[in-house]
Amino acid sequence: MTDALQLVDEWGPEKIVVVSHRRTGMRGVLVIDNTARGIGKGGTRMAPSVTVPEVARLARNMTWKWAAVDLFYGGAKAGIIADPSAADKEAVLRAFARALHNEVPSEYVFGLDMGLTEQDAAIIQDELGDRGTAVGTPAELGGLAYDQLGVTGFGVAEAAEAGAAMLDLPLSGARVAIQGYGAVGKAAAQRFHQLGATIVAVSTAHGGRYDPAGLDVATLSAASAEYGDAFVNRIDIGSPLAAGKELLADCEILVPAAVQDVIDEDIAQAVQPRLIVEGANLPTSPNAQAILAKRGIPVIPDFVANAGGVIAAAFAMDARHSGFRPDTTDMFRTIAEKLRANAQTVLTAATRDQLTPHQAGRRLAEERVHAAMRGKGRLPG
Ligand SMILES: NC(=O)C1=CN([C@@H]2O[C@H](COP(=O)(O)OP(=O)(O)OC[C@H]3O[C@@H](n4cnc5c(N)ncnc54)[C@H](OP(=O)(O)O)[C@@H]3O)[C@@H](O)[C@H]2O)C=CC1
Ligand SMILES: O=C(O)CCC(=O)C(=O)O
Repeated sequence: MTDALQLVDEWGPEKIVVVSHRRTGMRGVLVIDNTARGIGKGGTRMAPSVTVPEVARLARNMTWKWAAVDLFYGGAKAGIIADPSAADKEAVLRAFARALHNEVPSEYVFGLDMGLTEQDAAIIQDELGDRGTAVGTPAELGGLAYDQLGVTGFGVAEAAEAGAAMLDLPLSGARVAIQGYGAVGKAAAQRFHQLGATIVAVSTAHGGRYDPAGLDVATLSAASAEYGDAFVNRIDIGSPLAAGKELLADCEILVPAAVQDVIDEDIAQAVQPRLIVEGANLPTSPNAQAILAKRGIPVIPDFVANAGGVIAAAFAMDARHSGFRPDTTDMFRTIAEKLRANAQTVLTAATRDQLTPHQAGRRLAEERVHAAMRGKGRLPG
């Protein structure tokens, strides 16, 4: 078992709060990584496998994400050990929110990650109050329903198009394989399709579907709405794909959009795309990143490609304070502009300075966080 103190390095975490509640069985953790650029902001994950080190890694990734996209919040993430499909989800969520009432909203604001939906954000807000305690709430509450709007997947496809252009790879006709068909994967598939790409493989934890000639995105999305993530075993388009095989599908663009640590050294040696775009957080290990760089396969890092969620969260935070409905047109335009520019900046710096794209993006983010730490007197001037 990891000693929480061993997680602390020069950047953070600044605070780790472990909470539990006997009657509901709730167990969870909030990790506030680095607040030099602003209060802790990041989504809340619910899964039976959540661990403190996992949430700490995700919180650190949020520090880089906010800095890379140049918005003034700090890295944080929360995690609850629970099955999101269990009947007592609401009671567990309410207990988790209550247990963090000291930290929310002055140090942390709840948001969406795997296992949480807009309805859950509404429940948290009901438990803790309306004044900026959670983002990702439904539109009827004046919120910005960013998973339903598909902001993160939209941004992933926008970043992909900008990165692909640098490889002289037009998105029109490019074959795309996507792991994960939740909020991020589904919206990415829809945006890639709008941009002219062909979706050849999709998957959930239940398995996948593959068709070299292209899967019909409208059929996939309708089936996922009807059957949930087991839809991959209920539709008869394409052929079935064993779990994990979607990463090895013949394609030009590979999008891991599910869980962390799926692209290890073996997968990095075996995959054949021309570009990888990280929709998930932390899908590629550092050794795998190095192998891919050596093989000439650029990777648009998670903290660059999937920053649509944080841009939406920033719009939602503004709206909570002003009382106005968030401007979704402006939000989508901002996501496209920022993520396209950032993808190209990071890939250009990586090529120029012979770094992996993660190293190049980290350098940019670290410089900004360091400057803020110096500005606040946390580091010698
Ligand atoms: N939501 C957001 O705004 C943001 C999310 N992210 C990241 O994107 C990723 C996905 O999040 P999100 O879409 O919100 O989560 P969801 O819970 O909406 O969906 C997760 C999807 O991944 C699938 N999945 C889980 N494990 C595997 C696996 N081993 N192989 C294939 N598919 C799998 C799930 O299938 P099943 O249901 O069958 O388990 C489901 O389809 C996470 O890494 C998250 O941190 C990043 C930025 C913002
Ligand atoms: O900050 C949020 O509320 C959503 C974004 C997020 O959690 C992420 O980018 O991983």
